Amino acid sequence: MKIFIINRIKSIGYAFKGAYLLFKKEASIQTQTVIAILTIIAGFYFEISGTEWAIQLLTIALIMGIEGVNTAIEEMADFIHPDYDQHIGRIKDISAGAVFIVAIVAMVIGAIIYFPKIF
Ligand SMILES: Nc1ncnc2c1ncn2[C@@H]1O[C@H](COP(=O)(O)OP(=O)(O)OP(=O)(O)O)[C@@H](O)[C@H]1O
Repeated sequence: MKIFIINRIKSIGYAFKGAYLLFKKEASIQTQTVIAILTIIAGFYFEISGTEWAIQLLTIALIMGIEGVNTAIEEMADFIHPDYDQHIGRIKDISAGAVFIVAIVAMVIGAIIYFPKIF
C-alpha cells in the first residue's frame, strides 16, 4: 500500500513536469492558454450560468489536453523517425486533425454561449 501511494505521488510529479514542459515550450498551448484566460474573463463579464461554466471549462480542458497528446505524438514521431517519411507525415496529419475537430466544436460552443449575450 505504501509503495502504491509513493508511486502515485511520483506519477503526479512526472505529470506536473510534463505540463510545465508543455506550457514552457509549446506555442500552440501558450496561445490556447491566452484564449482560455480571455474566455474565463468573458465568463465573469457576461455572468454565464453554472452549466455554461462547466461546459466552457470542459471545452478548455479538452482542447488543451488533446493539444498535449498531439505534441507528444509529434515528439515521438520525430524521435523514432527524424527523416522525412510519408507515414510519419500521415500520423502527424491525423493527430493535428484530432485537434482541429475539437477546435471547431469549441468555437461552436463559444458561439452558442456568447452570441445570445452579445447580440
Ligand atoms: N518527418 C516528416 N515526414 C513527413 N512529413 C512530415 C514530417 N514532419 C512533419 N511533416 C508534415 O508537416 C506537418 C507539420 O509537422 P510539424 O511536426 O511541424 O507539426 P506542427 O503542427 O507544425 O507542430 P508544432 O507547431 O508544434 O511544431 C505534418 O502534419 C506533416 O504533414
